[in-house]
Amino acid sequence: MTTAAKLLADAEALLLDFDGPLARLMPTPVNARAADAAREVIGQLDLPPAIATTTDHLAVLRHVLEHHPEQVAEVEEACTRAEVAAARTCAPSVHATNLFELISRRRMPAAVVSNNSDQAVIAFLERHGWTRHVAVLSCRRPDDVGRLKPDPFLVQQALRSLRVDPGEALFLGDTTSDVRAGAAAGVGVLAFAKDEHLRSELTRAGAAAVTSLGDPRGLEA
Ligand SMILES: O=C(O)COP(=O)(O)O
Repeated sequence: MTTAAKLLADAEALLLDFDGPLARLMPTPVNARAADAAREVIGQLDLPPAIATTTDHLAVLRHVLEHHPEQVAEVEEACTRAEVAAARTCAPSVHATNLFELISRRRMPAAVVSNNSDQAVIAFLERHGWTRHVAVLSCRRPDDVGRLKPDPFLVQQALRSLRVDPGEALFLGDTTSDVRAGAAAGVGVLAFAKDEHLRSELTRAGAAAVTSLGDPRGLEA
């Protein structure tokens, strides 16, 4: 398999997933609180057990989009509030500084491609002084809830805005949903895995390479 270092060396543009590769946005218990905030809006609805107990606020949002579309705008707003609050305090990933140094040194066009709100991504980048490294944000806006990854929409929108071809770009993600969105848009994915189980899932999903999410040397592996 191609290594992370070679994929990065060959890439002419980078697409960066937010939660994971750049930020530790929703550690426990922040994730549970965000999911509670999303559920609070729809309190009276009868939720299936998986959605009533999930700690993934975006799973709640997807459920509402499918089953209670009349409430999706309110739930999206609650998700955005929780994400922005998290982005104001969360730690960066162990790779963020190295990635932005690489982007700056090689003057690479870069985009953040996230299912989280663009407002949360902006809050995070501004806090760390990284805004100048990111030419394009292709992140969730209220109207995009139905086109989140694994749909290729956000990846394709980033490519169009950066004016780069899929073959010139590398997408850095940490979920099978990122790998599927990249594949559907024709972009190779360098995946970050926090454990061995995820490493094999991401490999099976078709990642061009899988490296460590928690080890800063992962970019050189
Ligand atoms: O899709 C997710 O679960 C989280 O959002 P991300 O796109 O910033 O990683």
